[in-house]
Amino acid sequence: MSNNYFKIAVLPGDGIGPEVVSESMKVLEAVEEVFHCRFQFSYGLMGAEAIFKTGDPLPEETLKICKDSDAVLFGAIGDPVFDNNPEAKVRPEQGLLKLRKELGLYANIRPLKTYASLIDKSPLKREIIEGTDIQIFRELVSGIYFGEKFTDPDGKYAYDVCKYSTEDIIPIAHMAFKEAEKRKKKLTLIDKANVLDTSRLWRKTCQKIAIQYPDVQLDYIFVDNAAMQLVLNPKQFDVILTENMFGDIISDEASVIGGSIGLLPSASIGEENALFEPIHGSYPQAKGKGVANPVASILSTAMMLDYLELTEAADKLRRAVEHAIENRYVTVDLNSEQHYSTSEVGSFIADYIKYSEKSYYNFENIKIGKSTIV
Ligand SMILES: NC(=O)c1ccc[n+]([C@@H]2O[C@H](COP(=O)([O-])OP(=O)(O)OC[C@H]3O[C@@H](n4cnc5c(N)ncnc54)[C@H](O)[C@@H]3O)[C@@H](O)[C@H]2O)c1
Ligand SMILES: CC(C)[C@H](C(=O)O)[C@@H](O)C(=O)O
Ligand SMILES: [Mg+2]
Repeated sequence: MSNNYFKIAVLPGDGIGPEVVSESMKVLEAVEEVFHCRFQFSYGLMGAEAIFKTGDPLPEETLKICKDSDAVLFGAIGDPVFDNNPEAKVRPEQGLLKLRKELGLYANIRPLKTYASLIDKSPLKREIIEGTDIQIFRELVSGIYFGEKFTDPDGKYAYDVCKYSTEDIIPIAHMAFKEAEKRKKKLTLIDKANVLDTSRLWRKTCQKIAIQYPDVQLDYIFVDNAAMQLVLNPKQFDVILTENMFGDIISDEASVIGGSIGLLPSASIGEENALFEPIHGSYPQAKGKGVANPVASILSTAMMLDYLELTEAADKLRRAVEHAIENRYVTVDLNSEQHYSTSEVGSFIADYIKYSEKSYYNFENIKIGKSTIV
């Protein structure tokens, strides 16, 4: 992409989705000002909100907006109305799965790192987590989420089929190997190959691909052990490759290392489309309270800027987030004593982008807004 004008589809979704996406928009406006690029935003309905308004969790119009855009910025979907009703046939999550499938977003990349000033926010010990830096590559459009499913009419049994083909595995495996080449040359495949045929297919496929990446050491770990190792000794991992459901579960687990799931971004990448979303959900208990951490959405926006080849802006955005965190400009999940609202944290980050390099502005001493008790 060589221009400086981009069409962005914005899907705020449900719960805290709209609040955190709105902070990402604030930050993008700052990026426009400083980096002389333009974003044209088109909004789409998605999830529970879309079901309530149209009966469909992913209306055709939303899908069209996404397909016509350079990138999609997504908040979160999900609502207790559906979470608490196993009988509901139409569900918000179906919209997200359909969108991922329709856009061919086969690779979900979930980076995880620790911040020096947040080390003590994790329930895990400093010496265990300090310096952790992991990239999780989660397959996103196959496996048990997309296999045949059935509930018998009497409600006595149900099944969800987990199916993988080599075609589903090869593209994301290459992506993960390439990333490993750029980093510590170590790739860990998380699977359950002692039990599952699909996991054995993953192993065989990855072993064949490994020949093309002689510098990368490929190793394997069963998912049950991986769940334990991630909190016992996370620094043993660098790039992780795994199937859809294992990736979903272990990435939420891994977020504990960083101090809050509200910090973890993701990029969902396909051949022609890309979507950027926090790894967390709609956190319905927090909706409208101004307590949600916007950083996961803002860092997802940084990943979007990288994808759009606005690298300088992406780097600046990440520095702005680091600056906010180092200066304890954080939401309540990261500091229960002194904390700021979702919008205050977003404004602080946006202002850093706008003013930090202007000589007349002593940003180090600035305090924006007031500590908010939420
Ligand atoms: N990608 C998505 O849209 C997505 C992802 C996960 C869950 N969901 C949906 O979200 C709904 C709620 O699911 P859940 O409660 O299992 O997961 P969740 O991620 O919404 O919340 C789990 C917990 O994580 C913390 N949390 C999440 N986001 C946070 C943020 N930005 N700042 C601070 N803390 C945050 C909160 O403590 C919360 O109780 C469900 O309907 C689920 O299907 C959607
Ligand atoms: C909401 C749900 C479908 C989704 C998933 O399981 O992929 C979520 O948990 C995520 O991590 O993005
Ligand atoms: Mg999840």
